[in-house]
Amino acid sequence: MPPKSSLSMSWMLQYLRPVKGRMALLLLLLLATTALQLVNPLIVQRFIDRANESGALSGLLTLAGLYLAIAVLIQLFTISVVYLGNDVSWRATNRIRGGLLKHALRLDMKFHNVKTPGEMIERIDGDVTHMSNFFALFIAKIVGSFVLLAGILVYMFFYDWPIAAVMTAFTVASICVMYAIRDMGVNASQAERQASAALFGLIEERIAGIEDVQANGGVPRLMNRYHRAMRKVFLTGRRAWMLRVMPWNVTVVLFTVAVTAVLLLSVRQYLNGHITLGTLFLFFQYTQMLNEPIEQLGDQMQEFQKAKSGMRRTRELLSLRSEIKEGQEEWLPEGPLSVSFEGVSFGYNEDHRVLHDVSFELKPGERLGLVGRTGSGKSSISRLLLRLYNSDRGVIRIGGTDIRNLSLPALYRRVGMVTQDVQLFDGTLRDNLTLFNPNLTDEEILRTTEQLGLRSWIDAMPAGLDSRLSSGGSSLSAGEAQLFALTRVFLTKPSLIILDEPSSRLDAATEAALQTAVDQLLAQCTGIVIAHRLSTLDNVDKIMVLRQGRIAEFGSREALASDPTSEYGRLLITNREEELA
Ligand SMILES: Nc1ncnc2c1ncn2[C@@H]1O[C@H](COP(=O)(O)OP(=O)(O)OP(=O)(O)O)[C@@H](O)[C@H]1O
Repeated sequence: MPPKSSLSMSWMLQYLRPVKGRMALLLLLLLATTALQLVNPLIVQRFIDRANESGALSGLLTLAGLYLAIAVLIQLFTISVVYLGNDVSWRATNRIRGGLLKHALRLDMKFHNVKTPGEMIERIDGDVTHMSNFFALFIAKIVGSFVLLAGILVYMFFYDWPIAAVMTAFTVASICVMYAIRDMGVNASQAERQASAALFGLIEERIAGIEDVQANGGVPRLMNRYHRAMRKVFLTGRRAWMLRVMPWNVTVVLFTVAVTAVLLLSVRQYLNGHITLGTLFLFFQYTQMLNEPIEQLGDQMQEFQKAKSGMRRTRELLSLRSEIKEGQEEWLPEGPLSVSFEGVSFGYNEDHRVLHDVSFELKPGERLGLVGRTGSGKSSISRLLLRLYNSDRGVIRIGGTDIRNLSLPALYRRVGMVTQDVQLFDGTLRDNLTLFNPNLTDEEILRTTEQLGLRSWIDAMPAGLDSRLSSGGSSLSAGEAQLFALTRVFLTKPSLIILDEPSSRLDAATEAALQTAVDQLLAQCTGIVIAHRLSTLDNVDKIMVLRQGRIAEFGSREALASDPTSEYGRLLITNREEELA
């Protein structure tokens, strides 16, 4: 948790600084509205007194007209305040949302592995939305309320100090109570946000796995978990709300006492002939008006508690640092890149190592086939190469440079990967193939797909490159998605490519087409192919067999294939590919 002082207004002000012009205008409008609010009861006071003295009708009509004009002006100003307040809040909170998303996208996989996307949405959007009212009007309303309170009290002291003293006592007591219990609901609100994030995480996770949930008859169990999470949101929400409204409840009680006292005093003054009927109305009206800024302060206090819980969670997220420290090196040699692992060990958590002292070398342009049983650590090697995780020990070099010294954009410009799970985004086929890169022309895309022998697949799509794909990949079969991913990575012209089970979901005929594409891709760069089917590895130069995170065998494919005592050779001869499955 960030230190308490860092939750101060200065953190909030950094987001308001870019909109300070609008904030100033907002404040000005609020002050003008406040001043006008003070004027109208004075007009009514004159109106009542003149009517009481049987004054001229024209004078009364002028006062009524003035009252009406001011009332309309107050409404117009109020609309402008609401508009401007929301505008300021939208701009400031969007800045926070953008900052949070950018930060979250840079956090390492160890962080993301334990957070569901639903939970992240709640943190990036939900928590910030909680702050938006606070951002919109907090400063403006607090200032406006204090000005209105001061205006009423100062005016009253000129008129009648005993009544003014009662009003002041009520105001000071209300503000003190609110200040004393201002943080009462913060922790409870934070618990509410947490429960809500967990609920969203649950919904997202289940919807993402809808096929499995339905196929396994898991809907009732899911609903059961959903209701439990929902109940937690309700209980934490109710508690947070009750604690947040406490300051408001206290002021309501104080207000009732104050109104009674002011009315009693005013009526006595009127009956003694010290004040007119209009002034009696004015006192009553100002007492009523006192309640408004105090209620405003109470409301803002509630917003403050909600916002503070959101701020804490937001600051907490922003204070997390990615384990992946970026290097400065931008340069890598032209053409295919060499790869070397020197004594690399790695575990996703401290007590379970999944790679032990892995060392091997690939020259530029060499192709490595990586085989091993499920869970032997093949994908972990590719994740380390792409710096999705840091190795615990050892050095990984690409093109002779330690990847920890490379900037991440420099690494991703030259290294491509096709995984078993292909991510599609909501957009056209073109957007998805180029990953929204407008510099790639249609000719280039079509030439590439032609070259890969995948053009017929694109032509078969209803609107060619303009065909719309939906995110989640439901608009493509698993095999199509793999062909698609291969084209996507081909377009980036990588110098090192990692193919993680590129043909695991293809039928034999499509696999043959894909093999040609893979061979073409590998002819241009260094490649690492992770495969369960040995036939996928017919054209690689080297083979590495992994067993429980250690290299069991590494050597030239031809040499290993012709050696019946080698593990790879034995697998080929007995054709026991299922051993790898
Ligand atoms: N995100 C993760 N968090 C914790 N452990 C993980 C994570 N991903 C993988 N593991 C564990 O690391 C080990 C190696 O996994 P890895 O994915 O590298 O294996 P693999 O050889 O690629 O398997 P497969 O052939 O099934 O793809 C396994 O024991 C696995 O349970």
